[in-house]
Amino acid sequence: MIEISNLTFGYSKKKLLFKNLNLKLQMGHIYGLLGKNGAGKSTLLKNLAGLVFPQEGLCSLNGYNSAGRLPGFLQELFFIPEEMHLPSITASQFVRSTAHFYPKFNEEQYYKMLTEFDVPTSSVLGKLSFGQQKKVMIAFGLATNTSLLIMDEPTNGLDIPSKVKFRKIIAGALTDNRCIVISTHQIRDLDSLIDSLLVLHEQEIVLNLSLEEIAERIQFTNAAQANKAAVLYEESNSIGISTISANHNGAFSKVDMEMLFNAIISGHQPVIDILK
Ligand SMILES: Nc1ncnc2c1ncn2[C@@H]1O[C@H](COP(=O)(O)OP(=O)(O)OP(=O)(O)O)[C@@H](O)[C@H]1O
Repeated sequence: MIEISNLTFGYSKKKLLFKNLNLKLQMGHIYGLLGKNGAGKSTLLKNLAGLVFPQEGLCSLNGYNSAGRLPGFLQELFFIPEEMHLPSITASQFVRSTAHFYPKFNEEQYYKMLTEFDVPTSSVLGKLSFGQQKKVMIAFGLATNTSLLIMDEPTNGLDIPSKVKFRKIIAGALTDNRCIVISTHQIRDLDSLIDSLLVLHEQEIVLNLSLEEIAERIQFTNAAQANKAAVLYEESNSIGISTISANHNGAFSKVDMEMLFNAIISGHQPVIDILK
Protein backbone atom coordinates (compact mmCIF):
# COMPACT_ATOMS: atom_id res chain seq x y z
CA MET A 1 0.00 0.00 0.00
CA ILE A 2 1.21 3.48 -0.89
CA GLU A 3 -0.03 6.37 1.15
CA ILE A 4 0.50 10.11 1.20
CA SER A 5 -1.00 11.79 4.21
CA ASN A 6 -1.32 15.51 4.82
CA LEU A 7 1.60 16.30 2.55
CA THR A 8 2.67 19.93 2.56
CA PHE A 9 5.60 20.80 0.32
CA GLY A 10 7.08 23.78 -1.50
CA TYR A 11 10.58 24.48 -2.77
CA SER A 12 10.23 27.77 -0.94
CA LYS A 13 8.07 28.36 2.13
CA LYS A 14 6.32 31.27 0.37
CA LYS A 15 5.03 29.14 -2.51
CA LEU A 16 3.59 25.80 -1.50
CA LEU A 17 2.97 23.24 -4.20
CA PHE A 18 0.86 20.97 -1.96
CA LYS A 19 -1.08 21.69 1.17
CA ASN A 20 -2.41 18.76 3.21
CA LEU A 21 -2.48 16.53 0.15
CA ASN A 22 -3.80 12.99 0.68
CA LEU A 23 -3.57 10.03 -1.65
CA LYS A 24 -3.82 6.25 -1.39
CA LEU A 25 -2.64 3.94 -4.16
CA GLN A 26 -3.34 0.23 -4.33
CA MET A 27 -1.22 -2.63 -5.63
CA GLY A 28 -2.29 -4.26 -8.88
CA HIS A 29 -3.08 -0.98 -10.62
CA ILE A 30 -1.57 1.27 -13.27
CA TYR A 31 -2.25 4.91 -12.42
CA GLY A 32 -1.99 7.80 -14.86
CA LEU A 33 -1.03 11.06 -13.16
CA LEU A 34 -2.17 14.17 -15.00
CA GLY A 35 -1.79 17.85 -14.20
CA LYS A 36 -1.01 21.14 -15.91
CA ASN A 37 2.60 22.24 -16.48
CA GLY A 38 4.03 23.22 -13.13
CA ALA A 39 1.20 21.62 -11.11
CA GLY A 40 3.84 19.62 -9.27
CA LYS A 41 3.54 16.10 -10.72
CA SER A 42 7.29 15.45 -10.77
CA THR A 43 7.63 16.96 -7.31
CA LEU A 44 4.85 14.75 -5.95
CA LEU A 45 6.57 11.69 -7.39
CA LYS A 46 9.89 12.82 -5.91
CA ASN A 47 8.25 13.12 -2.47
CA LEU A 48 6.92 9.60 -2.88
CA ALA A 49 10.36 8.37 -3.90
CA GLY A 50 12.10 10.10 -0.98
CA LEU A 51 14.10 12.35 -3.30
CA VAL A 52 12.73 15.51 -1.66
CA PHE A 53 11.31 15.76 1.85
CA PRO A 54 7.91 17.00 3.03
CA GLN A 55 7.63 20.12 5.12
CA GLU A 56 4.73 18.40 6.83
CA GLY A 57 3.05 15.04 6.41
CA LEU A 58 4.26 11.65 5.30
CA CYS A 59 4.70 9.48 2.21
CA SER A 60 4.94 5.76 2.75
CA LEU A 61 5.39 2.52 0.85
CA ASN A 62 4.53 -0.78 2.54
CA GLY A 63 4.84 0.95 5.91
CA TYR A 64 8.24 2.56 5.19
CA ASN A 65 8.48 6.34 5.41
CA SER A 66 9.87 7.48 2.02
CA ALA A 67 11.94 10.21 3.65
CA GLY A 68 13.78 7.58 5.73
CA ARG A 69 15.17 5.97 2.55
CA LEU A 70 15.86 2.71 4.39
CA PRO A 71 17.12 -0.27 2.34
CA GLY A 72 13.74 -2.03 2.78
CA PHE A 73 12.12 0.95 1.05
CA LEU A 74 14.74 1.52 -1.65
CA GLN A 75 14.68 -2.10 -2.82
CA GLU A 76 10.91 -1.87 -3.38
CA LEU A 77 10.92 1.33 -5.40
CA PHE A 78 12.17 2.20 -8.86
CA PHE A 79 11.90 5.74 -10.20
CA ILE A 80 12.45 6.59 -13.86
CA PRO A 81 12.85 10.37 -14.09
CA GLU A 82 11.98 12.43 -17.14
CA GLU A 83 15.61 13.28 -17.84
CA MET A 84 18.46 10.95 -17.05
CA HIS A 85 22.20 10.67 -17.40
CA LEU A 86 23.30 7.11 -17.96
CA PRO A 87 26.87 5.97 -17.30
CA SER A 88 29.44 4.93 -19.89
CA ILE A 89 28.79 1.20 -19.51
CA THR A 90 26.72 -1.26 -21.54
CA ALA A 91 23.19 -2.49 -20.71
CA SER A 92 24.71 -5.80 -19.56
CA GLN A 93 27.34 -4.12 -17.36
CA PHE A 94 24.59 -1.94 -15.90
CA VAL A 95 22.77 -5.06 -14.72
CA ARG A 96 25.92 -6.46 -13.13
CA SER A 97 26.60 -3.21 -11.26
CA THR A 98 23.06 -2.29 -10.21
CA ALA A 99 20.63 -5.23 -10.24
CA HIS A 100 21.81 -6.63 -6.90
CA PHE A 101 20.14 -3.69 -5.13
CA TYR A 102 16.80 -5.19 -6.18
CA PRO A 103 16.26 -8.69 -4.73
CA LYS A 104 13.42 -9.49 -7.16
CA PHE A 105 15.36 -8.43 -10.28
CA ASN A 106 14.65 -10.77 -13.20
CA GLU A 107 17.50 -10.79 -15.71
CA GLU A 108 15.65 -12.90 -18.26
CA GLN A 109 12.75 -10.43 -18.24
CA TYR A 110 15.20 -7.53 -18.70
CA TYR A 111 16.89 -8.98 -21.79
CA LYS A 112 13.55 -10.06 -23.25
CA MET A 113 12.23 -6.50 -22.97
CA LEU A 114 15.41 -5.03 -24.46
CA THR A 115 14.97 -7.38 -27.42
CA GLU A 116 11.32 -6.36 -27.78
CA PHE A 117 12.38 -2.71 -27.65
CA ASP A 118 15.13 -3.43 -30.16
CA VAL A 119 17.91 -1.92 -28.02
CA PRO A 120 21.49 -3.19 -28.53
CA THR A 121 22.91 -4.64 -25.30
CA SER A 122 26.55 -4.18 -26.29
CA SER A 123 26.44 -0.39 -26.85
CA VAL A 124 27.56 2.08 -24.21
CA LEU A 125 24.41 3.48 -22.54
CA GLY A 126 25.62 7.08 -22.50
CA LYS A 127 26.02 6.95 -26.28
CA LEU A 128 22.55 5.59 -27.03
CA SER A 129 19.88 7.97 -28.31
CA PHE A 130 17.54 9.58 -25.76
CA GLY A 131 14.70 7.21 -26.75
CA GLN A 132 16.96 4.13 -26.53
CA GLN A 133 18.18 5.22 -23.08
CA LYS A 134 14.57 5.55 -21.96
CA LYS A 135 13.83 2.05 -23.19
CA VAL A 136 16.78 0.61 -21.24
CA MET A 137 15.56 2.26 -18.06
CA ILE A 138 11.96 1.17 -18.63
CA ALA A 139 13.14 -2.42 -19.18
CA PHE A 140 15.39 -2.25 -16.11
CA GLY A 141 12.67 -0.65 -13.97
CA LEU A 142 10.13 -3.30 -14.93
CA ALA A 143 12.63 -6.10 -14.38
CA THR A 144 13.34 -4.91 -10.81
CA ASN A 145 9.82 -6.11 -9.93
CA THR A 146 9.63 -3.53 -7.15
CA SER A 147 6.29 -2.91 -5.39
CA LEU A 148 6.26 0.62 -6.77
CA LEU A 149 7.45 1.69 -10.20
CA ILE A 150 7.26 5.40 -10.95
CA MET A 151 7.72 6.72 -14.47
CA ASP A 152 7.85 10.43 -15.22
CA GLU A 153 6.96 11.12 -18.87
CA PRO A 154 8.20 7.68 -20.01
CA THR A 155 6.98 7.98 -23.59
CA ASN A 156 8.89 11.22 -24.30
CA GLY A 157 11.41 10.35 -26.96
CA LEU A 158 9.78 7.06 -27.96
CA ASP A 159 8.82 6.65 -31.61
CA ILE A 160 5.32 5.48 -32.55
CA PRO A 161 6.06 1.72 -32.79
CA SER A 162 7.92 1.92 -29.48
CA LYS A 163 4.92 3.55 -27.80
CA VAL A 164 2.79 0.61 -28.89
CA LYS A 165 5.42 -1.80 -27.50
CA PHE A 166 5.62 0.29 -24.32
CA ARG A 167 1.90 -0.21 -23.66
CA LYS A 168 2.12 -3.92 -24.37
CA ILE A 169 5.22 -4.46 -22.20
CA ILE A 170 3.87 -2.46 -19.24
CA ALA A 171 0.48 -4.17 -19.34
CA GLY A 172 2.26 -7.56 -19.36
CA ALA A 173 4.47 -6.65 -16.40
CA LEU A 174 1.69 -5.68 -13.96
CA THR A 175 1.08 -8.12 -11.11
CA ASP A 176 -1.15 -8.01 -8.01
CA ASN A 177 1.92 -7.12 -5.94
CA ARG A 178 3.01 -4.04 -7.76
CA CYS A 179 1.76 -0.56 -8.48
CA ILE A 180 2.81 1.48 -11.49
CA VAL A 181 2.43 5.26 -11.58
CA ILE A 182 2.94 7.07 -14.88
CA SER A 183 2.99 10.84 -15.13
CA THR A 184 2.41 12.23 -18.60
CA HIS A 185 1.02 14.93 -20.84
CA GLN A 186 0.68 12.43 -23.65
CA ILE A 187 -2.72 11.18 -22.49
CA ARG A 188 -3.23 9.18 -25.68
CA ASP A 189 -0.07 7.19 -24.95
CA LEU A 190 -1.82 5.84 -21.85
CA ASP A 191 -4.97 4.82 -23.70
CA SER A 192 -5.87 1.18 -23.01
CA LEU A 193 -3.02 1.00 -20.52
CA ILE A 194 -3.94 2.75 -17.29
CA ASP A 195 -6.85 1.56 -15.19
CA SER A 196 -6.98 4.51 -12.79
CA LEU A 197 -6.71 8.24 -13.22
CA LEU A 198 -5.15 10.78 -10.85
CA VAL A 199 -5.45 14.51 -11.45
CA LEU A 200 -3.28 16.97 -9.55
CA HIS A 201 -4.74 20.47 -9.58
CA GLU A 202 -4.26 23.54 -7.39
CA GLN A 203 -2.28 21.84 -4.62
CA GLU A 204 -4.59 18.82 -4.36
CA ILE A 205 -5.42 15.48 -5.89
CA VAL A 206 -8.87 16.30 -7.25
CA LEU A 207 -9.45 12.92 -8.88
CA ASN A 208 -8.40 9.41 -7.87
CA LEU A 209 -10.75 6.90 -9.46
CA SER A 210 -10.59 3.85 -11.66
CA LEU A 211 -11.79 4.33 -15.23
CA GLU A 212 -14.62 1.93 -14.36
CA GLU A 213 -15.74 4.11 -11.45
CA ILE A 214 -15.57 7.19 -13.67
CA ALA A 215 -17.68 5.50 -16.35
CA GLU A 216 -20.24 4.51 -13.71
CA ARG A 217 -20.72 8.16 -12.76
CA ILE A 218 -20.41 10.05 -16.04
CA GLN A 219 -21.03 9.44 -19.73
CA PHE A 220 -19.05 10.64 -22.72
CA THR A 221 -21.20 11.19 -25.79
CA ASN A 222 -21.70 13.64 -28.62
CA ALA A 223 -24.21 16.43 -28.15
CA ALA A 224 -26.87 14.73 -30.28
CA GLN A 225 -26.89 11.60 -28.08
CA ALA A 226 -26.68 13.42 -24.76
CA ASN A 227 -29.57 13.84 -22.36
CA LYS A 228 -29.54 17.65 -22.31
CA ALA A 229 -30.70 17.86 -18.69
CA ALA A 230 -27.75 15.74 -17.52
CA VAL A 231 -24.98 17.56 -19.42
CA LEU A 232 -22.21 18.79 -17.10
CA TYR A 233 -19.61 19.92 -19.65
CA GLU A 234 -19.29 20.27 -23.38
CA GLU A 235 -16.52 21.13 -25.78
CA SER A 236 -16.23 21.60 -29.53
CA ASN A 237 -13.74 19.52 -31.42
CA SER A 238 -13.08 18.31 -34.96
CA ILE A 239 -16.06 15.90 -34.84
CA GLY A 240 -18.59 18.40 -33.46
CA ILE A 241 -19.61 18.90 -29.85
CA SER A 242 -18.67 16.29 -27.26
CA THR A 243 -20.26 16.17 -23.84
CA ILE A 244 -19.81 14.82 -20.36
CA SER A 245 -23.09 14.10 -18.62
CA ALA A 246 -24.24 12.46 -15.42
CA ASN A 247 -24.73 8.73 -15.92
CA HIS A 248 -28.35 8.31 -14.84
CA ASN A 249 -29.17 5.26 -16.94
CA GLY A 250 -26.18 3.04 -16.14
CA ALA A 251 -24.91 2.99 -19.72
CA PHE A 252 -21.13 2.63 -19.97
CA SER A 253 -19.09 4.78 -22.35
CA LYS A 254 -15.33 4.92 -22.96
CA VAL A 255 -13.69 7.53 -20.73
CA ASP A 256 -12.30 10.39 -22.80
CA MET A 257 -9.36 11.21 -20.51
CA GLU A 258 -8.39 14.33 -22.41
CA MET A 259 -11.86 15.85 -22.25
CA LEU A 260 -12.24 14.92 -18.58
CA PHE A 261 -8.88 16.52 -17.80
CA ASN A 262 -9.90 19.70 -19.67
CA ALA A 263 -13.17 19.84 -17.74
CA ILE A 264 -11.40 19.49 -14.39
CA ILE A 265 -8.58 21.96 -14.94
CA SER A 266 -10.93 24.56 -16.39
CA GLY A 267 -12.76 24.39 -13.06
CA HIS A 268 -16.07 22.82 -14.13
CA GLN A 269 -17.30 22.21 -10.62
CA PRO A 270 -20.25 19.92 -11.49
CA VAL A 271 -17.81 17.47 -13.11
CA ILE A 272 -15.42 17.68 -10.15
CA ASP A 273 -18.27 17.26 -7.66
CA ILE A 274 -19.84 14.23 -9.29
CA LEU A 275 -16.48 12.45 -9.20
CA LYS A 276 -15.75 13.26 -5.54
N1 LIG B 1 14.48 21.94 -7.74
C1 LIG B 1 13.58 22.91 -7.79
N2 LIG B 1 13.79 24.08 -7.13
C2 LIG B 1 12.88 25.07 -7.15
N3 LIG B 1 11.70 25.02 -7.79
C3 LIG B 1 11.43 23.88 -8.46
C4 LIG B 1 12.37 22.78 -8.50
N4 LIG B 1 11.81 21.79 -9.26
C5 LIG B 1 10.61 22.24 -9.67
N5 LIG B 1 10.39 23.49 -9.20
C6 LIG B 1 9.18 24.29 -9.41
O1 LIG B 1 8.09 23.59 -8.85
C7 LIG B 1 6.94 23.71 -9.69
C8 LIG B 1 6.41 22.32 -10.03
O2 LIG B 1 7.38 21.67 -10.83
P1 LIG B 1 7.18 20.17 -11.31
O3 LIG B 1 8.32 19.85 -12.22
O4 LIG B 1 6.97 19.30 -10.14
O5 LIG B 1 5.81 20.28 -12.11
P2 LIG B 1 5.19 19.31 -13.20
O6 LIG B 1 3.72 19.23 -12.91
O7 LIG B 1 5.92 18.01 -13.23
O8 LIG B 1 5.44 20.15 -14.51
P3 LIG B 1 5.59 19.72 -16.06
O9 LIG B 1 4.28 19.14 -16.44
O10 LIG B 1 5.86 21.00 -16.74
O11 LIG B 1 6.73 18.74 -16.15
C9 LIG B 1 7.35 24.53 -10.90
O12 LIG B 1 6.94 25.86 -10.67
C10 LIG B 1 8.86 24.43 -10.89
O13 LIG B 1 9.44 25.60 -11.41
